[in-house]
Amino acid sequence: MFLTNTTEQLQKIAKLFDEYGDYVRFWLGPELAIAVKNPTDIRTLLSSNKLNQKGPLYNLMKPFIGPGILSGGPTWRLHRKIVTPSYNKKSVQQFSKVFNSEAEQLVRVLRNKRSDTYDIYYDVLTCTTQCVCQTLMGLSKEDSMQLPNLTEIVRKTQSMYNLIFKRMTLWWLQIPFIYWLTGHKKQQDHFFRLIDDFTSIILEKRRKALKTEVVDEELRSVVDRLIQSGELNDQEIKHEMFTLFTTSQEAAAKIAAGVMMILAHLPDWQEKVYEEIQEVVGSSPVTESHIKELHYLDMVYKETLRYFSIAAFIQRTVEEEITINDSKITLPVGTSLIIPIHVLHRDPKHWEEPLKAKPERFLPENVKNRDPNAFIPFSLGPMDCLGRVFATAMIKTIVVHVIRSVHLEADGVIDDIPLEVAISVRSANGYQVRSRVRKEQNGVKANGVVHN
Ligand code: HEM
Repeated sequence: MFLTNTTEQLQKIAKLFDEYGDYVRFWLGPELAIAVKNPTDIRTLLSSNKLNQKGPLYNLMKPFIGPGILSGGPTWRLHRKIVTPSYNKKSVQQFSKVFNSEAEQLVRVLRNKRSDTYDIYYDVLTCTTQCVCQTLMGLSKEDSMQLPNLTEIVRKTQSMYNLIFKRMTLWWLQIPFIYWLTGHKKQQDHFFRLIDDFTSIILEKRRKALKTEVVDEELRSVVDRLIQSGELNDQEIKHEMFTLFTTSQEAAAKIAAGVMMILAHLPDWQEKVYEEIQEVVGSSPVTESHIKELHYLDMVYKETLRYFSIAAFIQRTVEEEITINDSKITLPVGTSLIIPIHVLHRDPKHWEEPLKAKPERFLPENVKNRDPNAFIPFSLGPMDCLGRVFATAMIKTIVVHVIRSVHLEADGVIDDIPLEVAISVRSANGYQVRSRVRKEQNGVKANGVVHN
């Protein structure tokens, strides 16, 4: 099933569900796997404490990020507990200053673009990377600008994900000799060195700083929390540091760029979002209370999360027998459970014209008529996304700054955009837009729209 290119994989998985319904059983190598697409059962399964173990596919990430917060294992619960305070509402509010200032920097870059179409992803990625370095990693702006390897790590993350995903889906690459023979091992070792240099420098900087600095509780970075907990050795800290770095800047950049691409394709929605920003935020820095009032932006954000489901599918191992589907299906201990978030988010049972981007799906009257468990972009339960509040505040702050300063355009219609899956999902052809600086003078904006 998985032996195909990264774009076709999502279509193949979706086809399986078309043929077999909400429950699909199959063999994944030597393991019996069951994939479940029924929203009520998904909630039951992901909220259960009988499945607090990631599935075997995550083992292939462990050489890069060790056992821990993302890949699971015995240290998952403790490590997650240590870093969690950095992701709560209070801490994220404190980080807002950095989000605003880095978003302004992004706007300066976009204002200098020529009129040609370009992929906005890399500019957004630079912005989210700086935000993460100056918050979760605990670095100053100066230090994060000077980090050696930062650009290389950030640029090469996608190739690293491709490498891990290839190994997850091509069984012969799991044989060490073939992995070595094909040159993939050499590539992996190169990534290891990059990650190790990068994380060692941050660890050293923070360890030194903590000898003299007193940091406010809410501003403490995840790196500081990991060091000061005294529970992890250096290798474990470096693994978790890279996990938290790579899960955050990259996923958030894909979604922020996705929001901008959808707005570029839907001028009416861009106008609504722009008007709302003018009314609620004006030219001030973006705060949490502004974000709560930006309802149109929230609808576009949610539609982007549905359209580009970052985690196409997630996997768990059943630790204690559990029954679903009105007790008609029993999942025995050791079963590998797959939740196909991408397929769920495009199931015509819940989403009309699922291949189209339509933010109106999230109007209150439409949400009311839909099963709430049919939309789970951040997963659910004890192993859900730790960065939900952080990601939402950072992405919306960035989008507000961009949309109030530049008008975005794109060619064609958003209808079945090809996607690529390699750990996380992205638009296969990038996030292509054109931008024009907005100038509001006497009710006439630079985009030519006249307001009375
Ligand atoms: C909008 C962007 C994002 C989306 C859609 C997203 C989605 C998800 C999903 C679906 C999972 C579950 C993965 C699994 O079970 O295998 C997850 C896990 C995780 N996410 Fe996010 N994420 C986003 C951004 C972030 C950010 C910005 C951070 C950090 C600031 C973050 C940190 C994490 C961590 C640490 C986990 C592992 C949690 C655990 O297993 O205990 N994510 N994310």
